[in-house]
Amino acid sequence: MAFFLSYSTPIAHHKICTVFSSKQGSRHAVDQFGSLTLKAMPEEMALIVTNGSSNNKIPHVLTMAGSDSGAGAGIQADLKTCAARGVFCSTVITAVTAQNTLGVQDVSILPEESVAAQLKSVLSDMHVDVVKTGMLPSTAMVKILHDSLKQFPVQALVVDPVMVSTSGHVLAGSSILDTFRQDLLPMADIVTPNIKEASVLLGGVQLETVTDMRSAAKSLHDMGPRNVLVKGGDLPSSSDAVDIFFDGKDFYELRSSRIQTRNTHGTGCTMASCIAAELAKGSSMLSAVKVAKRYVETALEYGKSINIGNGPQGPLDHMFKLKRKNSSKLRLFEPSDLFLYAVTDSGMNKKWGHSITDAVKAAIEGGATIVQLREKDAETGEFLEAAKSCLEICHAHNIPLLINDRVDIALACDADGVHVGQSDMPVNTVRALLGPEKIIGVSCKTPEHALKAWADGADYIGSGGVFPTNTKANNRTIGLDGLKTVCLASKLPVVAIGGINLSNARSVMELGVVTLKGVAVVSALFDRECVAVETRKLHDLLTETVANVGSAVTEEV
Ligand SMILES: Nc1ncnc2c1ncn2[C@@H]1O[C@H](COP(=O)(O)OP(=O)(O)OP(=O)(O)O)[C@@H](O)[C@H]1O
Ligand SMILES: Cc1ncc(CO)c(N)n1
Ligand SMILES: [Mg+2]
Repeated sequence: MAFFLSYSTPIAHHKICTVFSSKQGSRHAVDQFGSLTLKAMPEEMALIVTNGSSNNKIPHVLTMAGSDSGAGAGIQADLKTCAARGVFCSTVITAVTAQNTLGVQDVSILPEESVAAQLKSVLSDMHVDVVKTGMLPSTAMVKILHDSLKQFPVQALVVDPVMVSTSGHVLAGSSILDTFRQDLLPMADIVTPNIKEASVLLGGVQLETVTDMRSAAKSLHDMGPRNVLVKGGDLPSSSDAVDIFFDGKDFYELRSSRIQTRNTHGTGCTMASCIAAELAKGSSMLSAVKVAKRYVETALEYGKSINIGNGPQGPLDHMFKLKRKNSSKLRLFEPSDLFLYAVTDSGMNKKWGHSITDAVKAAIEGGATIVQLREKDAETGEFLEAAKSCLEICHAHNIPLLINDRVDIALACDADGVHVGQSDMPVNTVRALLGPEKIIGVSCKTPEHALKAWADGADYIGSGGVFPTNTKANNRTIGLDGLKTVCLASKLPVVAIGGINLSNARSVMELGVVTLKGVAVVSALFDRECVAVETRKLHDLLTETVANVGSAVTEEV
């Protein structure tokens, strides 16, 4: 959230033309005389006139950086990081580099007019919260940045002083060093050099220990940035990844264990854009830095064994949230999965001395085609452990495992989906949490329920109770007629549920409506001593009935 005000009263020795204030009270003013320094404002001067936020506003980071063809660093890292952090990212490209896992093969610097035009296009039209800079290969580009920010002030400027690639290639020549020191650093709300960059900026001092990093942070702070983060990814002989954050008053040592991987190309750009993204969302500087460190660490961990390219340094993988743990094993939904739908019940398993995993194993052995864990009384921790074990069993047999109600458990164990009732979490919310590929089923008693489930993005509906049942208290029975009405109205495949057993399953499947794909059962399978035998009997009966009814239940919806 940002607040803006145009102002023209002399404050201290400067005539202020633009004032800016963020939610955290970070305030800057740009003086009218073109000094490159952004001055801190007294709190009381940060008058709030316009609230720059609106309901539909998305936090916005503008990155001004070089393109990395290998896509671990540069503009590509910034775009992916912001996307992963839920922040909009616009781009001003300063150079196009040819890079891969072997190193940098070519650098083409873009004409300054093009860079100025890009900045103007974005800043004059879009509301940018935070600007983040990476590769700035010419002094003119620093001047362009300064002038643009003077005209279009933003909440914060994050400067990643990119100078040398890890492979040793110079991305910003030594001629620019003075401009970085004198002009760029004083504009920055935070500057994020790695060890080599900190050393070069300080005229070549050796940085070998955490103590050296602290003094470097202090000396860099003296050059004008409001905060300094000296990154220790490349600190020799450190088993931890240690960064030093200095806000001008206190030092913070941010430590995480070093992840053993070759895929570290882009950690620096990613760190800086994640800081920018968190600032744009409204974080304080220290929290933004901490979140960014955790994000980089997690991305390194998830992407540590990815194999891209043949060179020594592979790219960081930013989108770990999109990664499926077992993408090759992802179980997409088929309507035929509903054929014999086994729903567990902890009370029944207890009564017969079955563990939940044994019960699930037995149901699968007997021919269950999908399993739902319905553990109304289980403690969360216990439920999660059971769900993990059942998922292993189900996946070993290529059978989907759904969780009743508990979206949190489904997310935690990466189950194939969730089944919800009419008074549980709404289907569209469940879909937003689980993503497009998970299976969502919803209990429906009426055609209206069925149509809503379809409109909300469910994959199937369960309809019942068809017959009276003890498993669910106060549950209205809809009968075979009610089931038929729902099936005829439904655009989604239907599984019948409620009091279905060996003696009445035939009458259900004989309804012969194309949308009716199978039966869901609890007691008929689990309130029995030998779950596998009972499941097999029901499976055979269903197979026989369906063969007699004809193609009706095998036709796709
Ligand atoms: N192997 C690792 N394990 C855990 N954290 C790491 C590792 N390597 C780097 N980091 C962390 O990543 C962040 C970026 O730091 P680093 O020193 O790698 O930046 P950089 O050299 O600018 O990156 P780049 O490779 O993009 O140039 C820091 O928080 C650092 O501690
Ligand atoms: C384009 C670009 N920016 C930054 C870095 C630093 O990682 C890089 N290697 N390439
Ligand atoms: Mg590095």
